[in-house]
Amino acid sequence: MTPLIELKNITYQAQNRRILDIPEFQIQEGEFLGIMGPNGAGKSTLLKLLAFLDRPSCGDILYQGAAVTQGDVPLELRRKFSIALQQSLLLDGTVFYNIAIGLTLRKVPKQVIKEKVSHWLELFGISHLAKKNALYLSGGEAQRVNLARAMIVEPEILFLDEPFSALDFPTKIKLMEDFKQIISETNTTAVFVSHDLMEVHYLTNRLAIIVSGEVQQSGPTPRVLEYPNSSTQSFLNEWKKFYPIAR
Ligand SMILES: Nc1ncnc2c1ncn2[C@@H]1O[C@H](COP(=O)(O)OP(=O)(O)OP(=O)(O)O)[C@@H](O)[C@H]1O
Repeated sequence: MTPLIELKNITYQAQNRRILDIPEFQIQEGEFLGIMGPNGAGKSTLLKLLAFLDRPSCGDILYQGAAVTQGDVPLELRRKFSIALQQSLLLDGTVFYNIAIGLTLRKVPKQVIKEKVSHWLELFGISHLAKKNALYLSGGEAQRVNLARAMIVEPEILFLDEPFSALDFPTKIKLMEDFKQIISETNTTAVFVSHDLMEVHYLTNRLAIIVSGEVQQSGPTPRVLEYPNSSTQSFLNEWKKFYPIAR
């Protein structure tokens, strides 16, 4: 099957330093891909390249088998993707307004927007917040709005960079449960950068471990966690001291 996104012989350099060196990497339709690695390993940079938010120094990025390397990335391509970050970056306006924004920009008719926003408010359990100003939400509520805003445009790929990391444990667990169900029911392809093995173990079905700008191991999440290789074991074994599910 042709991958949705494929990287070929990618390097990314900044300030005369090689930050990423990735001969080959793919995102397949329907997968929930986790990306883990130590601080500064290059995870967020990789996510930005995969989402066409930044361009590599060398190499090709293919979308559905066709290279997208030259010039500006077309708006139609950008609009196939959504991204949710650790900070929800909500705008000064109601929750309804914030969730609707992607559809408003796409000039979707008002009645359709109303119906879709109601649907996503309900799925994320935040219908009661619709009229509240988004700047006055709790961290958990704000992240629900952030994810609903990302999902309402039905992205071909949802990119997530640490969306749960600032939440307290019970808030995180409840949101991850709801989120996992939504992703599964909508069959959304997702790429998830996280520092937290528990989150990655719970949510993802494939895992890539990146160390010093190189993908050192990738494969089905349980397998990578159970059988780290010589390049990933020091990183994963530290985690496994505190998270015994992944022995
Ligand atoms: N545009 C840039 N200019 C200079 N250095 C950069 C640039 N982009 C990334 N870097 C550096 O590249 C390295 C990888 O950064 P990146 O944010 O991708 O790592 P990360 O794995 O996401 O880190 P963390 O887990 O700490 O968030 C870091 O040392 C960062 O300082």
